[in-house]
Amino acid sequence: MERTSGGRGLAAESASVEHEEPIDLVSCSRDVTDVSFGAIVDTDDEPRILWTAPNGLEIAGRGVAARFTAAGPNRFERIRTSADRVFDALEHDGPPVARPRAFGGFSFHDGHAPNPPWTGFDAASFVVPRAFVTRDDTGGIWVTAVGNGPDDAYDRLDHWHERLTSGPAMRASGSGPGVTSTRRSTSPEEWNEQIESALGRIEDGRLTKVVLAQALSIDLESSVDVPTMLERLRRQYPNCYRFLVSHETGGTFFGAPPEQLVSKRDDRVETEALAGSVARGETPESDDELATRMLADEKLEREHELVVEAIRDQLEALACELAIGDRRVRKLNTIQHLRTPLSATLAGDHHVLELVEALHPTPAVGGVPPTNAWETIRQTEAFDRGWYAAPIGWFDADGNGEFAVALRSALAVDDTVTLFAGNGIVADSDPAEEWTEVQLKFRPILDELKTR
Ligand SMILES: C=C(O[C@@H]1C=C(C(=O)O)C=C[C@H]1O)C(=O)O
Repeated sequence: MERTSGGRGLAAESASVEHEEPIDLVSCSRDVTDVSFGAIVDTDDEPRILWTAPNGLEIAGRGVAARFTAAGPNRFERIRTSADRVFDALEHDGPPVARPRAFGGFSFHDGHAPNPPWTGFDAASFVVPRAFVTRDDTGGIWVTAVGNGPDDAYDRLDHWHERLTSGPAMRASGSGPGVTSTRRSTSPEEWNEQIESALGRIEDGRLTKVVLAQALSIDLESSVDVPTMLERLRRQYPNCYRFLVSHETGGTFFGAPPEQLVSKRDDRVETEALAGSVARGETPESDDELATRMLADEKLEREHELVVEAIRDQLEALACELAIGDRRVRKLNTIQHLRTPLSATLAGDHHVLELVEALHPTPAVGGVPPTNAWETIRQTEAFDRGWYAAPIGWFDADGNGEFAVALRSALAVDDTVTLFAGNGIVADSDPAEEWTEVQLKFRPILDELKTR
C-alpha cells in the first residue's frame, strides 16, 4: 500500500496511551427512558465527543477513561495496538450496544503536527469517554460510566444517571450566534490560478484528479454552542452524520458529513463513493433536470468512477466478495452528489482501522495518483487541512466500527469558526463552476452561524 503523504518525516513517529492507574477499566450501563444528550456535552472543561450516524446510532460522551494518540504514517496501526491493550483488560457490565468505544479521528496528511488552529488535534487521537449516553436505532437509551474498578464505575454511573435524567431534554432551539466578519484562505483570483496550475499537471500527465479545498474563517458576535447547532443540523441534514470532537486544549471540530468512509461489523464492510456535485434546482422540475444532467455528464462520470475504482481496488485486496451497487443521485438540502454504494465480505480477520488506513484518502477527497495528488494539495492549498476530509468515527474492542469523512466540517476556536470545503478537479474542470460548488459546501454550517 502506498503511504507517502504530506510531509512524511515532519512529525516524529510516536504513539502514546494514557489512562489512570490501574489499567483494568470496568464499565457499567443503565437504561433510561429519557435523557438529555446535550447535558453531557454542555460544558467544555473536559474532552467531549458526539457521534450520530444516519442509521440511528447516537453517542455523546465526556471525560477520558483512556486516550490513544499517535503521529506519522504508521499512526493507524499504533492506535490499534495501544487500544487493544486497554480493551483487552476492560470488563463491561451492560448490553453490547452501550459498550465502551474509542472515538476520534486522524489528520488528512501523515505529516500533520498539532499547530494552531489545530492545537490539541494530534495526527491520530482517540478517547474512550468516562461517561456517555448511547441511543440505538430502536430508540433504546443507556447511560454508561467507565471507572477504575467496579466501585468507581458504579459511583460514576449513579452520578451521571442522576445528572442526565434530571435536566430538560435538548431542544434544537435558537438561532446562530451571528457573523461579524469573514476571511477567505483563497480569493477567487488565487483559486483560478490554483485550478489552472492543477489543470497543467493533469495535462502533462502527472495527475488525473485532485481535490482542492479552501477555508473560510468567520468571526462571530458570540461563541457558538456547537451541540445545539448540531441539533439544528439534524433537522436540515437528517441523513448525514453529525460529529463533535473537543480536547481540553484547543478548539472544537464538528460537522455534518454526508459521506461514509467505511463501516465494519464482523466480516461485513460497507462503504460508498460520493463524488460529483451539482446545485439543487429552484423548482422540482429544474432540480430533476440538474440531477438527470449530472447522471449523464461524462466529466462527472469519470471523476466519480475514479473513486469507485480506487475503493474497489483497496477492498479487493482484503475481501473475498465485493458488490458494487448502481450509481444514483444523493440529494442534500443545498447540493446533490453522485453516489455508488459498495459492500464486501472480508477474507480474513481485519480491524476497521486497517480498512480506514487502506481507504484514506479516497479520490473523493485526495486524488489520482495518490502521491502526486497529496503533493499537489500540500503545495497548492493556503491553509492546513488538519482533520478536515479525514477519517472521523469510532472503533470497539472487536475491531468493529464506523468512520465518516470529515466533510461539511468546521473548527471552532473561541469566537472564530473556520469552515472547510473542496471539490474534485479533473481535465476540463472550469474554475468558476468549481468555485460555486465549493461555496455550496460551506452552506450547511455557514447558514447555521447566521442569525435568522
Ligand atoms: C471535498 C468535499 O466533498 C467531496 C467532493 C465532491 C466532489 O468533488 O464533487 C463531492 C462530495 C465529497 O466527496 C467537501 O465537501 O469539502
